[in-house]
Amino acid sequence: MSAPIVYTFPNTQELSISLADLVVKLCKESIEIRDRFTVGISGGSLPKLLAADLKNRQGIEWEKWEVFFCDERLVPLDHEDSNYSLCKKEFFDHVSIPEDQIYTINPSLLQEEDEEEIVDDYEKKLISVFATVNSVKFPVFDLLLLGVGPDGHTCSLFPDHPLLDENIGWVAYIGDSPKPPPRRITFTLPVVNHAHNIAFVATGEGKQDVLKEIIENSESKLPSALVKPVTGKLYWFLDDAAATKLTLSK
Ligand SMILES: O=C1O[C@H](COP(=O)(O)O)[C@@H](O)[C@H](O)[C@H]1O
Repeated sequence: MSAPIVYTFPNTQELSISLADLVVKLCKESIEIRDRFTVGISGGSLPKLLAADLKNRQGIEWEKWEVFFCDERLVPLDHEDSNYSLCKKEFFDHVSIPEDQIYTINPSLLQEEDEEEIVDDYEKKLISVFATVNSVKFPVFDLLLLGVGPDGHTCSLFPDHPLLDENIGWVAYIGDSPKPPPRRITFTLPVVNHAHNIAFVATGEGKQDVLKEIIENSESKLPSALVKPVTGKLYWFLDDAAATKLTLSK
């Protein structure tokens, strides 16, 4: 893995502008090479920071985007805890990505309470997009946009959880998420680590300590520290409040 590229910004506005610059650049490059842009988006604070500037950019070929969710909570798509619902409000409602290229969990399966079916269904959606161009061991996203919880979790991969050892499946169910709601699905670590580009976005002083551990302790076993792209690039977008304790920022 090449060394992570860490960017820090005095405020979230400047962070969002620079993040949009990166997304636009990767989007153009991916479309030139593969005629599409495959993106995985997280929930939490990320959608707002992502969309703040990006949604106003001109000339983006939104019709070439294929969007998945790095993790999703098993709640209806219009529920306030749904990552899709949040992304729709902050981002999708303001741009013109075709609806059928935004891949959500299948809400009709929520009633069955059959988590394996929900996982299978989401994996099939990934296969439908990735199996045609990649060797299908793992999907290779052009860009994954990840958040970091104050406990070091990313996607719905939590510290010390057995799901961190999953090395075959693409999508996994977690029924005991320590952060509510407890029932979720998540990309597995190998899916994350096979991406061409991964951008972590973290802001606010509540993340200072965990970021120091993740970025500066190479032995850390926190989920976000286990994100080490096999051949891709890893970016960190931090505001000064989150980056204060990093040696890098001094
Ligand atoms: O539960 C979740 O939390 C993480 C981190 O959220 P943040 O609000 O601290 O940025 C998020 O990346 C993930 O998608 C979400 O389901």
